[in-house]
Amino acid sequence: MSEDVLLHLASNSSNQSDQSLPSKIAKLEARMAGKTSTAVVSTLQLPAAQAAATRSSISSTSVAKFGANAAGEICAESLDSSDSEEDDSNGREFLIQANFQKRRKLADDADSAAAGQIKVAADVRQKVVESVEVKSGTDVNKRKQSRGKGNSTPARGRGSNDQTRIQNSTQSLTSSNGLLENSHHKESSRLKEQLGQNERALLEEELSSLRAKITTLEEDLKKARQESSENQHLYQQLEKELKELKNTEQQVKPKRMKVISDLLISVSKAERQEARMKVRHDSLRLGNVGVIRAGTVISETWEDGQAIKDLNAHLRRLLELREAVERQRKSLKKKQPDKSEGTEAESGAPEEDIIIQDEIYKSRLASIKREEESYVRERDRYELEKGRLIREMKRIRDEDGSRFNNYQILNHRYALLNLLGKGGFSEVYKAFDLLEYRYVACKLHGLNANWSEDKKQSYIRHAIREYNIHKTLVHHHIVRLWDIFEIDQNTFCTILEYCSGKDLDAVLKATPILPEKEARIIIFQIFQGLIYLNKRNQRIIHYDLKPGNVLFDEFGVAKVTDFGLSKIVEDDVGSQGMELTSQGAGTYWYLPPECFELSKTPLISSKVDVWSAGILLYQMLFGKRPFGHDQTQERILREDTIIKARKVDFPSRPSVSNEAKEFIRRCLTYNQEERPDVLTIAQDPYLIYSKK
Ligand SMILES: Nc1ncnc2c1ncn2[C@@H]1O[C@H](COP(=O)(O)OP(=O)(O)OP(=O)(O)O)[C@@H](O)[C@H]1O
Repeated sequence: MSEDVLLHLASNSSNQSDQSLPSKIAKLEARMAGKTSTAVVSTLQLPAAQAAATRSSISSTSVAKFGANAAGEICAESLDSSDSEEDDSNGREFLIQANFQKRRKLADDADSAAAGQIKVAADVRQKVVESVEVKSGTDVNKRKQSRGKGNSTPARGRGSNDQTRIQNSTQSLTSSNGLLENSHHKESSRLKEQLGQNERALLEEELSSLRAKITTLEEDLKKARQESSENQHLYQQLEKELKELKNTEQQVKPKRMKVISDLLISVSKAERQEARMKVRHDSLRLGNVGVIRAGTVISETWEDGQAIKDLNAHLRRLLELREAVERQRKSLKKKQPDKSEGTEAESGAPEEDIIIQDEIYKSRLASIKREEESYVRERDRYELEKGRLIREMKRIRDEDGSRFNNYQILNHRYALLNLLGKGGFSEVYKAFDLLEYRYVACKLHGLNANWSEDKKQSYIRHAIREYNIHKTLVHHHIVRLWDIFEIDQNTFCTILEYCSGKDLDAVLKATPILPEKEARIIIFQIFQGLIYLNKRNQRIIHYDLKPGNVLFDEFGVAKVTDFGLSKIVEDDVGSQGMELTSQGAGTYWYLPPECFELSKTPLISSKVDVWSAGILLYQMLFGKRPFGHDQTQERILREDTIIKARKVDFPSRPSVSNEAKEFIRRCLTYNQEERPDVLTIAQDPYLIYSKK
C-alpha cells in the first residue's frame, strides 16, 4: 500500500499547474513520512536479506514510472528526508528539491547517453575496419582485428546500456517536465551533430588508412606473384636435374654393379686361392687322397700326412717303451726273495733295493702314460682337422666341377662367388645381391638331364611347394627365403638369407660334445622357430630337423632351414595328426618310430619335430645320437633300430643336469599319443629362461 501511495505521489509531483496540490501533497507526504518511517524502521528491523528484498521491490516499481536510476534515487531521498520533514512548508521545499535533483540526474544521464552514442559510433567504425580486414585476409589485418575485438566488446556492451538509459531518461523527461524535454532535444541534436562530424572524421581517417593498407597489400601480392613464378622456375629446373640424375643413375648403375662385382670377384678369387693353398699345406701335415690301382680298378684311398705319421710313430715308440718297462718290472718281481725260503744274501738282491727299483719302474710307467694321453689328445685333434680337411677338399672339388664356378651374375643381380657346399640335388653358392647390397645364399637346384620328364616335373613341383611354404616364413630363427627364378630348363635357383657361421653339423664335427649351456641355448632357439611354425594359421611340420639344417649367422643366432620335406598341417586334422603321404624321406637317426610304421599309413603331427629336437639335444650333450649312432641309414631300416627305440639311456659322462635328461625323455616318448607336441613342450622349464 505504501508503494502505491508513493507512486501516486511521484506522478503527481510533476504536475506544476495545480496550485492547491503542493500543500495537499505536502500534507500527504508528511503523513506518508510518518508511515514510511514506520515502514523504514520495520524494514531496518527485518533481517538483512528481507530488507534488501523490500528495497528492491520498491525500486523496481519506481523504475516502471521514472526509469531505474532516477526512481531509485528519488525513493532513497524521500525515505531519507521523511524523518526531518514534519510541516507543510518543508514538504513543498522537498518537492522542489526533489524535482531539481531529478532534472540534474536526467541531465547527467543525457551526457552519459551522448557518451554512449559516441561509443556506438566507435563500434560501427570498428565493424567497418573489421569487415575490410577480414576481406583482405592478411596476417597484419588479423592482428588488427584481434586488437579491435578486444577494444570493442566492452564498449558495445556499455553502449547498449547507455542507449537503454537514454530511452528511459527521455521517457521520464517527457512525462515529468516539458521544459527539460525541450532543452534535452536541443542538447541531443547538438550532440548528434557533433557526433556525426566526429564519426565522419573518424571514418575518413579510417578510409585513408585502409587505402594505404590496400596499397601495401597490392605490393605484397605483386611480390608473392613474383616469388611464385621464381619458385615455379626453380621447380622445373629441379625436375629437369632429377630426370638427368635418374638417367645418369641408369647409365652408372651397370658400371657400379660391374665395379662392385669385380671387387667381390677379386676377393673371392683370392679366397679360392688361399683355400687351395691351405688345403695343400694341411694335407702335407694331415694327409691326402691317393689313388690305388688294383688291376684295372682304380680307387681312392686316404694317406695320412707327416704330422699324423710322426704322431703315430711317437705313440708306437711309447707303447714299446711301456712294454719294455713292464717286462723289467715283471723280472724284478721274480728276483724278489721268498721270505719262507731263505735270506737276503741267498737271493742276491737286498729287499730294499728291489722295492726302490720297483718304485722307479712304476714312476716311469706313469710318465709314459701321461705322454701317451697327451699324444692321444693331439691325435684326436688331428682327426678333427683331418675331417675338416676332407670336407674342404670335397668342397673344392665340387667347386671345381661346378658349372657355376665362373662368377656368373644370375637374374641380373646375384653375383655368384664361392661354393658353400653341395647337397643331394643342389649346390649352394655364397652370392652378393647387387640391388639390395647384401650377401645371400644361392641354392641352385639341378635336375639330372638323364631323368625322365615325369621325374623332372615331380622334382620341380616339390621345389615349388618348398618355396611356397618357405617364402611365407618370417622369423628370427628361420632362414629367410627371398627369391626364386629359373636359370634354364634343368636348373632353377632359390635365394636364401646368408648364414655366415657354420651349420650345426660342422660344429659337432669340430666339437662333438658341447657344454650344456651352449646346447640348451641352441635347442631353445630351434624351439622358438618350431613354436612359430605351430602358431601360424597354416601350421607346418618341418620333418627334416637334423644338425645340417640348423645354420648359424655371424652372431651365433641359430636358424632352421631346408623346408624341402615340410608338411602343411590341414585344418581338419585330428589331434593325432595327418597322414604321412610321402614316406621314406628324411634322415633316419632323427625320425620318430611312427615314421617307420609300414603296416598302415602313419599319422604325423608336430610331435615328429619334438622327437627330432630331442635327438639333437642328446647329440649335442653326449657327442652321439641315442639310437643307431654307428649304423648306416640302410642298416637302421633293415634292423628296425628306431622301431625298437623304446627307452633312452644316458651315459654317465659327461655329466648332464637332470632337467636336461628329463626334457630329452619327454621329447623321446616312444608312444606318439603320449609325446607332447611343440606348443606343449614349449612350456617345459628347460625351455624357459628367467632371471634367478
Ligand atoms: N642359407 C645358407 N647360408 C649359408 N650356408 C648355407 C645356406 N644354406 C645352405 N648352406 C650350406 O650349403 C651347403 C649345402 O646345403 P644344402 O642344403 O644344399 O645341402 P644339405 O642340407 O647338406 O643336403 P640336402 O639338402 O641334400 O639334405 C651346406 O654346407 C650348408 O651349410
